[in-house]
Amino acid sequence: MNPLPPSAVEADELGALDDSTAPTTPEGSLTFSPPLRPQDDAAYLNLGSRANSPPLSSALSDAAARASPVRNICCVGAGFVGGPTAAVIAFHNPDIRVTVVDRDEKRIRRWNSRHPPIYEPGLNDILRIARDGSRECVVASSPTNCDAAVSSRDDEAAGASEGHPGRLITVAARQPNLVFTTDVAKCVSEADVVLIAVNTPTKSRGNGAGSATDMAAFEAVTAVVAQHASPGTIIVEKSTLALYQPGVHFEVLSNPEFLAAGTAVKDLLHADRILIGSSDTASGHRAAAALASVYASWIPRSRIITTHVFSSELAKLVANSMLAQRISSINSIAAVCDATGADVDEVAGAIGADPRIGGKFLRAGIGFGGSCFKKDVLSLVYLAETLVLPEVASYWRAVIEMNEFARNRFVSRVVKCLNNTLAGKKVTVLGYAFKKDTNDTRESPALDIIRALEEEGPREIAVFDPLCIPAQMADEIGRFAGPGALQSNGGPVAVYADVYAACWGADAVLITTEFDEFRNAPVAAPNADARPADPRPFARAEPHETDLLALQSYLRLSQPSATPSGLDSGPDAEDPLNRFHPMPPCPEDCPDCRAERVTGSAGYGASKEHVAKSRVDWSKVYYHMNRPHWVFDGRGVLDIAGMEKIGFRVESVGRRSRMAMMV
Ligand SMILES: NC(=O)c1ccc[n+]([C@@H]2O[C@H](COP(=O)([O-])OP(=O)(O)OC[C@H]3O[C@@H](n4cnc5c(N)ncnc54)[C@H](O)[C@@H]3O)[C@@H](O)[C@H]2O)c1
Ligand SMILES: O=c1ccn([C@@H]2O[C@H](COP(=O)(O)OP(=O)(O)O[C@H]3O[C@H](CO)[C@@H](O)[C@H](O)[C@H]3O)[C@@H](O)[C@H]2O)c(=O)[nH]1
Repeated sequence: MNPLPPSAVEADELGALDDSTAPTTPEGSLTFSPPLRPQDDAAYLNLGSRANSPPLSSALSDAAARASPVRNICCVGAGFVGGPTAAVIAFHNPDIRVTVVDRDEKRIRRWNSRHPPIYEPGLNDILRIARDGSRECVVASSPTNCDAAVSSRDDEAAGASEGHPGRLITVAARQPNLVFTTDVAKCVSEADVVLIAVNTPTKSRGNGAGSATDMAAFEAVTAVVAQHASPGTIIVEKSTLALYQPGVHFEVLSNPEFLAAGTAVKDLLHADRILIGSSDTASGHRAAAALASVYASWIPRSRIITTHVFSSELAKLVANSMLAQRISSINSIAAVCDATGADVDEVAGAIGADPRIGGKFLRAGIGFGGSCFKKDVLSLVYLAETLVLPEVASYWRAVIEMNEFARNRFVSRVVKCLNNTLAGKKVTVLGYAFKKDTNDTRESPALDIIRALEEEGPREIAVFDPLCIPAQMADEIGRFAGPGALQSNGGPVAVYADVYAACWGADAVLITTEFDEFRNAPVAAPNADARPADPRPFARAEPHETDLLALQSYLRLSQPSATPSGLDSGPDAEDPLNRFHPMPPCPEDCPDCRAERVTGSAGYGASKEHVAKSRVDWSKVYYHMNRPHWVFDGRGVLDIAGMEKIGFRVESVGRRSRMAMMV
């Protein structure tokens, strides 16, 4: 069933041509008002009234008193942003019904199954509680009560009578309040707040192709919203910078998302800021206050920043552009390091010690991937061009150019080290996701590298990723590099589910994603400090959901059955508080169960998230590789000296090694 009207479906399908997510700049030919305009468009910006208006924060606190409570949220888009964001909002607001709606039936089926469509650490726990509801359970308020912390009502009575110093707290059962569905119109019509979190990829054709935002999916949603939303509904853009002003009166807020793949749940639960942009009107302030109250269930008010809508949207673009700029900056220095013998990690460490610079996002390598950085920098470039600021545009374009340079330089180095030819050779690519701890492959540097390697005519390009499902990788490589690239069709690319099989007989191994699994440093002895602490005694008389999550993580790692790294994944180990309702089994013909059985991998199914990260045994890889045992570390995860001790020849971007001066 597709609930969208025919026109919306058509528009969606255009958007579906490019499945990366969205840049965000205005597109001149579009009929709706673009989000950012030159300053002389005073009527649009409403600058006159803003100059004399009271500070937004005080206007918002007045508005907070008048805002009606939010009861029903609809999130359109069940992707990387929509799914986890809606789950966390529902988890922390049991009185709000949160419905996530998507046109993609497969995605919705997966969200309702044991196989969520995305892997994010910690997501499963939140999903299980919000989507399925939870059982009543009893927890000990203090570690002294009983170590297992979970008790029955009988224990509770016994505890009270024995006069334990702590007490046993009954945590009430919860009703489910998170729903996944494909019925867009119904979901929108029932909502007080509609979050729009659909993909808005870079335009691939027409005016602004290659840098402007393709708003097709976003427009399709706003058409449905305009048709079905009740008057007074608050529209919230989670999609990055894509303000739409419908003909009917809806309050439109900008609430950009800052979560990163692989840490989405942590970023949502402990957001360093929530940014809400609104119009500078009484109804805008009321809407912003209503949305702020939803976040205030778990985010301290001091971290909720309210701004004007344009500032909010521009801030999101600038945040990503400046992070990308840091990576390009350090990668430019890596090239200097390779030419001089300096070590980029030493340089990064030395400059990062200056608190004005800071040490984050200075890891040199093959450059950034992912659905956001490139498109958001390009959006900024396009915006600058639209605003006739060519110097600004070329300044930011250089960030993208440097990223491409980093990737090309890496491939050139591989080819050069292999005597300028890959003919007849096997090259293994370790890591296909765009970064570690995610199965997100959008704008993955690995894919660019595979395509560039293919040009060199190798005998085989073997690909392995610890989180992505092999069949899906093969499907994607077939789509982007052409079906002829795959070994099954006579091409060189073969996808493996086993890292040793992938490296067997290789002439070179390339590390293209920074998965810890690929590190060679010895696995550190279990460090008590690194383990989650026992959150008891709780700060509050009644533990908050956050306290229960912390207790659950702590208990998982301290149960006698758990291994030192908490690897036991049995049912009780997964649910030490005994809160989860059992999940119904999948139907016999579940395609995701079948894929897991065939590949033995756990790509879909966050239920496996506590499974150990097993490190590659590099000695084993060495034994089955061809001389001279080349390893090219595109992510700086290897200890070069340790690898050289085994006998490998290692090249690492910007890091000192034997061949450093040669390329
Ligand atoms: N991925 C990230 O880490 C991230 C972080 C911050 C912000 N963002 C922004 O959030 C937005 C969404 O990104 P994402 O990564 O979640 O994208 P995504 O591609 O993972 O998910 C988008 C979902 O929207 C659905 N969709 C598209 N058109 C629809 C329609 N008309 N009706 C119903 N559903 C529809 C798609 O089927 C898809 O499931 C983008 O604008 C992106 O720039 C992404
Ligand atoms: O020092 C570094 C740090 C990161 N990367 C690479 O940069 C890319 C992006 O990494 P990261 O920013 O961690 O992941 P994203 O999920 O793309 O998150 C970014 O993009 C999101 C979407 O807009 C934002 O919400 C986040 O705040 C922002 O960090 C990945 O390929 C990383 O391997 C490096 O090469 N070197």
